[in-house]
Amino acid sequence: MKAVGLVGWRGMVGSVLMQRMRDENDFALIEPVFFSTSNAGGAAPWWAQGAGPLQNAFDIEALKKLPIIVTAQGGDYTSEVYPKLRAAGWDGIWIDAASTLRMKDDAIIVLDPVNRHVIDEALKKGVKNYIGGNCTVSCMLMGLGGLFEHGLIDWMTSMTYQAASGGGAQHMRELLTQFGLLNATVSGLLADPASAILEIDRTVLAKQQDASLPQEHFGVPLAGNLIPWIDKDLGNGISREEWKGGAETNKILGRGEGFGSSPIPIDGLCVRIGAMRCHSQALTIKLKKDVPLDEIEGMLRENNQWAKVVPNTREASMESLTPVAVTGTLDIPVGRMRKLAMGPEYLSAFTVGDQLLWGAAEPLRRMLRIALGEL
Ligand SMILES: NC(=O)C1=CN([C@@H]2O[C@H](COP(=O)(O)OP(=O)(O)OC[C@H]3O[C@@H](n4cnc5c(N)ncnc54)[C@H](OP(=O)(O)O)[C@@H]3O)[C@@H](O)[C@H]2O)C=CC1
Ligand SMILES: N[C@@H](CC(=O)OP(=O)(O)O)C(=O)O
Repeated sequence: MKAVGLVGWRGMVGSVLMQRMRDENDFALIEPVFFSTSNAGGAAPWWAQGAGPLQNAFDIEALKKLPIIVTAQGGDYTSEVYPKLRAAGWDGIWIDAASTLRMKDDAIIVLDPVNRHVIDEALKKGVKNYIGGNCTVSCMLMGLGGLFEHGLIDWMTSMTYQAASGGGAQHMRELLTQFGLLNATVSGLLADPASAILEIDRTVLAKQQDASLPQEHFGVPLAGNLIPWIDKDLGNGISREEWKGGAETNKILGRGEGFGSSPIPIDGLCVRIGAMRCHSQALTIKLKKDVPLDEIEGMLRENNQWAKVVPNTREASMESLTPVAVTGTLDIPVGRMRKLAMGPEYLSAFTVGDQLLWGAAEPLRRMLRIALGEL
C-alpha cells in the first residue's frame, strides 16, 4: 500500500475530497499521512483510524518521504512548498487543486473522463505534476465532452453564473449574512400583505448601499446583486477567470501551441451570482457543420455517464437545470439546447455543475486512483 500525503484536507475543497474518498472506499488503497499548516502534532481526523498525528505541512523532509502528495491547501502553499520539495530532489507525484502550476509545461490538467489519453501518455513519459482544472472549465467540459470528442466545435462563448463558493468558505458565509440582513430590514413590511412593494425595494436598496453591510470578501454586496468580474484584472479587458476558459480548455484537450494543433477559440464573460456552490453557464456554440439535435444529445450522453441531457422544456429546465437541483451530485445536466436564429450551425446550451465536486475534488480523487493503478 502506498503512503499518500494529504494537505488541505480540512478546507472546503479538501473536506469534499475526503468525503468522496470515504464514499468510494479510497482509503482502503492508501496509507494516508495527514499534514497541517497550523496544527502539527494534532490529531488526525477521527474517521482515519490508525493515522498518526498531523505532520507539519512545511516540513520538506517529512513530505519528501511520500511517493504521492495530494494538496487542496491553496496556491500560496503550492508556491512556497512545491519548488523547495523538487529542489530537495523529491521525485514523487504531486496532485494539486490550486491553479499555480496548471499552465506549466511539466504539468497536466486532469479531467480523466475527457482527457484520460493525455494523462496516460504523460504518466508513460514520467510527468509528475497533475493539477485539477478551473471549476468552470471542468464543469463545462464534463457537460460538452461529446461535442469536443467529435471535433464539432468551431468556436464557443460561455457566459457564466458562478457561485459564491468559488471564492471560498468565507465568501459563502458573507453572502448568507447579507441575505439575512437584507431580509431583517424589511421583515416587518414583508409580514404585512398591505405594505407597498416600492417601500420594501427602497429599504432593501438602502441596506445594500449602506457601507455597514458586510462585504469584506466580495468587495460589494452580492445578495440581490451580481458581480461581472471574477479573479484578477489582466489589464487588457479580460479577467483571469475568462482567460482560463480558453487557455485551460485547450490544454486539457491537448490542443494549441505546443501540441501541434490550433486552439479552439473559447471566450466569454464570467459573472458571480448569489448561488451557493454550483456554477452555471450559458453557451453559444458555433458548430463546424449542421448536426441534428438528437445526434448532439446522443454524443453528450455517450461521452460520459455524468452528462445528463435535459429536454428543452420549461418544466424540465426548472426542475433539473438549476444549482439547487444539482448541488451535492456529480451530475452535469446540459439543457436549453436549440439551434439559434443565426443559423443551423449555431447551438445554444445551458449547463450546471457542482464546483466543489467535478469543479475541484473529483478530478483529484480520480487522478489519485489512476496514479495508484486503480482506475
Ligand atoms: N474554492 C473553490 O471553489 C476552489 C478552490 N480550488 C483551490 O483549492 C484550494 C483550497 O480552497 P478552499 O478549500 O476553498 O480553501 P479553505 O480556505 O477552505 O481551506 C484552506 C486551508 O485553510 C486552513 N483553515 C484555516 N481555518 C480553517 C477552518 N476554520 N476550517 C477549515 N480549514 C481552515 C486549512 O489548513 P490547515 O488545516 O493546514 O490549517 C485548510 O486546508 C485553493 O487553491 C483553490 O484555488 C480549486 C477549485 C475550486
Ligand atoms: N476562480 C473560481 C474558483 C477557483 O478556485 O478557481 P481556480 O481553481 O481556477 O483558481 C471562482 O471564483 O469561481
